[in-house]
Amino acid sequence: MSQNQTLARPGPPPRQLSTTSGDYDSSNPPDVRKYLGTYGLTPPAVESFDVQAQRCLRLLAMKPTPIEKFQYLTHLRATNVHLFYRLLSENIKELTPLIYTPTVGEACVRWHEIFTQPEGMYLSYTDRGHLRQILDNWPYKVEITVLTDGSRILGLGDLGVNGMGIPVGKLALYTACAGIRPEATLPLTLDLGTNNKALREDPLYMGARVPKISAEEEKEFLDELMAALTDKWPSIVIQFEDFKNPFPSLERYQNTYAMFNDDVQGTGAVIVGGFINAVKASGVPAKDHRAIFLGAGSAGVGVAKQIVEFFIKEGLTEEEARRKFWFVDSNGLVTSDRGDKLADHKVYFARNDNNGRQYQSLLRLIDFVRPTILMGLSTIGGAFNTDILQRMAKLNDRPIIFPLSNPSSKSECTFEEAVHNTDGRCLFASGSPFPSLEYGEKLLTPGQGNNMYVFPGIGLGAILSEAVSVTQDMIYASAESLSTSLNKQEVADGWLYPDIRRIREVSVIVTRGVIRAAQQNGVDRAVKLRSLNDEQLDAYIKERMYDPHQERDIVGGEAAQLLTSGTNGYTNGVNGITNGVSGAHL
Ligand SMILES: NC(=O)c1ccc[n+]([C@@H]2O[C@H](COP(=O)([O-])OP(=O)(O)OC[C@H]3O[C@@H](n4cnc5c(N)ncnc54)[C@H](O)[C@@H]3O)[C@@H](O)[C@H]2O)c1
Ligand SMILES: O=C(O)C[C@H](O)C(=O)O
Ligand SMILES: [Mg+2]
Repeated sequence: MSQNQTLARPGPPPRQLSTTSGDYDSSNPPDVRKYLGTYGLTPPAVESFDVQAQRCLRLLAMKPTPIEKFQYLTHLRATNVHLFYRLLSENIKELTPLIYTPTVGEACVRWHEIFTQPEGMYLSYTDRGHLRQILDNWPYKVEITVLTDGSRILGLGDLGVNGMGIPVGKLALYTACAGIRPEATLPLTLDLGTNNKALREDPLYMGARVPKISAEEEKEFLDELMAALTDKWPSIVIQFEDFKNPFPSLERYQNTYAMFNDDVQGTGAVIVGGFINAVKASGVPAKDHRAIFLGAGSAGVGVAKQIVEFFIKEGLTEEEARRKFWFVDSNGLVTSDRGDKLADHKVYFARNDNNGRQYQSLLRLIDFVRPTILMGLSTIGGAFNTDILQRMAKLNDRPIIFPLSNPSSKSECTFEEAVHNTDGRCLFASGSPFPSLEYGEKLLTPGQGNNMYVFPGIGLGAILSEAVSVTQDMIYASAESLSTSLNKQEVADGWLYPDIRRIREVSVIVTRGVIRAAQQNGVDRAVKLRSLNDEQLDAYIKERMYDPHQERDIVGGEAAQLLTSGTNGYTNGVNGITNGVSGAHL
């Protein structure tokens, strides 16, 4: 097939931010509608955003299942992007579980059935050699992309191109939490085959019906892709997400591109952020902690490596810090004499003090180690059963229990189980949300150690500092900044993480920490930011954040001029109004 045939574009480019004048027109007064030639195309009422938001919430309430709510919100984002983000930012606690974990998990499993419109880009293995040209089909200037090969979607396994829900969901959070403009985000899914046989055989599946390509083939493909992305958008920040084996690409690209892997690094940072507060609340000094990790994959090892860094900052040697971890994977305790070949990333934490005993039972290992900390990153829902939780409560005044597997069905225990089996004494954070719980006289609120506390700030910090790479210090700074972001009330209530409703404020603090670390490491190109003090830097960050409340609900640059010069009461700036592809707003 010739190059032209490969790249032939049958219709208009995919539009992540498809908007129609009709949706925006709802709040335009009649004179503007007449000017735009849209008069008569929408109902006569001129509606404020608030009225439109009320209707959206009612519509949402009418949808009986989470997946139908997810579909409605997808439709809203595609047809009225500012209204969607206004709704999301005003209802972040309630809506995040619908656009992200846990609902996004179900959406990815069923993506081939529920798909109605493209959002983001797909690049296939058969496109290699042409990746740079294909990127030209994307109509917007991109500042950040989230890319996945779909090979490990949450704890749900290999979902191939169905994994697109994850980049779309994470980038929506980049916009809602850190104010990265929606049109500057690119959800990207790599169609590199899938080992999910049922999907390959499903007539509705939309990716290549071949097994996953080899690691070597993937490496070559990613080499081409990284070069193509940075050639097209030289300051782009690239977030890798939900790869089955994320370590090779992280090692290969982290010093040469502005990239990070959220499952390894973002997870590590967010857990350390809450962990710092849990250690304080536990009353046990850092040097006396011992941690069992159920699950020794990318997330588990990513978390432990960053806790090692924290322990070192608390005065331990690296060797002392490393020895505080006992990992369990599907073959039992990770030891150097287990008899199987350990994956490279596990070797650092392999135990050699097990006296030849290969613990298969978590309970027995708990008796042996007497841990203060139990982390779950195993994808095994319910693995922290009653016996295990009660044993942790017997060993500790304030056991630290973090069941982090996603979505909720894979969580190693629920908040309720953890509270009831530890007499309400546990210090708890999960990956997916759980409701608050009345226990005795108290209302207990679970921590949600979700990456959304850090990745938006890591991304925005890298964008604003124009970082040439995302250093480990920048990642660690996001954790430390997060741990300082709780207000007095949250600290008094014993929370490990700040209220998610304050996420935009938290993201400013995280972004500032990330920018400062970039400056200290000398990887920042935006050197003018170095002279700003913290207050000035915060003001700069806030000013650069997209705020859907400030967006004009009109279409087209000419109309913007009319409105700013006219007397119709529209006096805001014209932030973000340009004539995009096909006259689309944004
Ligand atoms: N902050 C968060 O909420 C967050 C962030 C990242 C990942 N996660 C979740 O963590 C989980 C793991 O992610 P990952 O990237 O490490 O996946 P992974 O596939 O790399 O690792 C899973 C690990 O669990 C182990 N495991 C499987 N079955 C087991 C069993 N029966 N007993 C003990 N161990 C077992 C595997 O051997 C492997 O070491 C996923 O559910 C993911 O959604 C949560
Ligand atoms: O963002 C999260 O917290 C989810 C995480 O990336 C995951 O893979 O489970
Ligand atoms: Mg992930």
